[in-house]
Amino acid sequence: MLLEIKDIHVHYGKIEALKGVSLEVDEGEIVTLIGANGAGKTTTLKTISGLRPLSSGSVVFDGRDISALPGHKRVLVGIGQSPEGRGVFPGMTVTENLLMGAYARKGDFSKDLEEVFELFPRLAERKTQAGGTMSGGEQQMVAIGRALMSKPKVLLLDEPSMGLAPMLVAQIFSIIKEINNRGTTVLLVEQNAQQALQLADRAYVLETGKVVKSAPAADLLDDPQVREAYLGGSLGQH
Ligand SMILES: Nc1ncnc2c1ncn2[C@@H]1O[C@H](COP(=O)(O)OP(=O)(O)OP(=O)(O)O)[C@@H](O)[C@H]1O
Repeated sequence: MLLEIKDIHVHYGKIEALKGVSLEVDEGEIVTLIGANGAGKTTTLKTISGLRPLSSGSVVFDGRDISALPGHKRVLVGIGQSPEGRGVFPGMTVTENLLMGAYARKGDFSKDLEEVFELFPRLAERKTQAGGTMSGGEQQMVAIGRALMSKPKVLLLDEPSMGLAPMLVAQIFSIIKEINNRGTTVLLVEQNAQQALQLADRAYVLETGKVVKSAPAADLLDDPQVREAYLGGSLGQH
C-alpha cells in the first residue's frame, strides 16, 4: 500500500470537516474521490500533503507514518500536489513556474523539464509566456507539470477539470492517464464524477466528511444511487 489514511478527523475551528475518513491508494492506481461541494474532498488532499493538521487519525505513506511531518518535507518523500485554483505564479514564465516544482530537489532538472514539455506540447510552445496570461486550461497544465517536477510517487490532483471547456477536460484527463501509465500513482478529486469514474481504477464517495461508498470505479458508474446523486441520474451509456 502506497498511501493509507486511517480514521482522520480534521477541524476548521469548531467545524469538523472530516469525521473519520479512511482510504487507501495502492501503487500504480488512479483513485478518485468524488462528492458534493463541501463534502471534504479538498480537505482530505490538504491533510495528505500536510497543509491541514489532523485532530486525530493518521496518514501513512510508503510504510511510514507521516502524520506529523511538515508539508514541505512531504514533497521530499514523494507527495506532489496540484492545488485547487492552480496557484500559478502570474509574473513568472511557464518554465520558471515549472522549476518552482523542483525547488526541494538537487541536481539537473533539464530532463524532467523536457518530459513535462513532452506531456504538454502546449507549454513547450509557451515557455517564456507569463503564467498569468495563460488560459485556464494552460494554467491547469502548468500546475500539473509543476507538481510533476517534484518527481512524486503519488500525484494529488484537486479538480483539474474545473472551469475548462469539455474538449480541454478530455485532454487533461487523457494526460492524467498518460502520467499514470508512466508510473505515477494518482489521487484525483473531482466534481466531474462521470469523467473521473471513467478514468479511475477505484473510487470513494464522500458525503459531509465521511466516506459513504468505496468500490471499483466501473461499479460506481452503474450504481443507481451514485448515478442519481452525481451523474445526473441518467441511465444512458457511459
Ligand atoms: N478555511 C476554512 N475555514 C472554515 N471552514 C472551511 C475551510 N475550508 C473548508 N471548510 C469547510 O470544511 C468542509 C469541507 O470543505 P472542503 O473544501 O474540503 O470540501 P470539498 O469537498 O473540497 O468542496 P468543494 O468541491 O466545494 O471544494 C466544508 O464544510 C467547508 O465549509
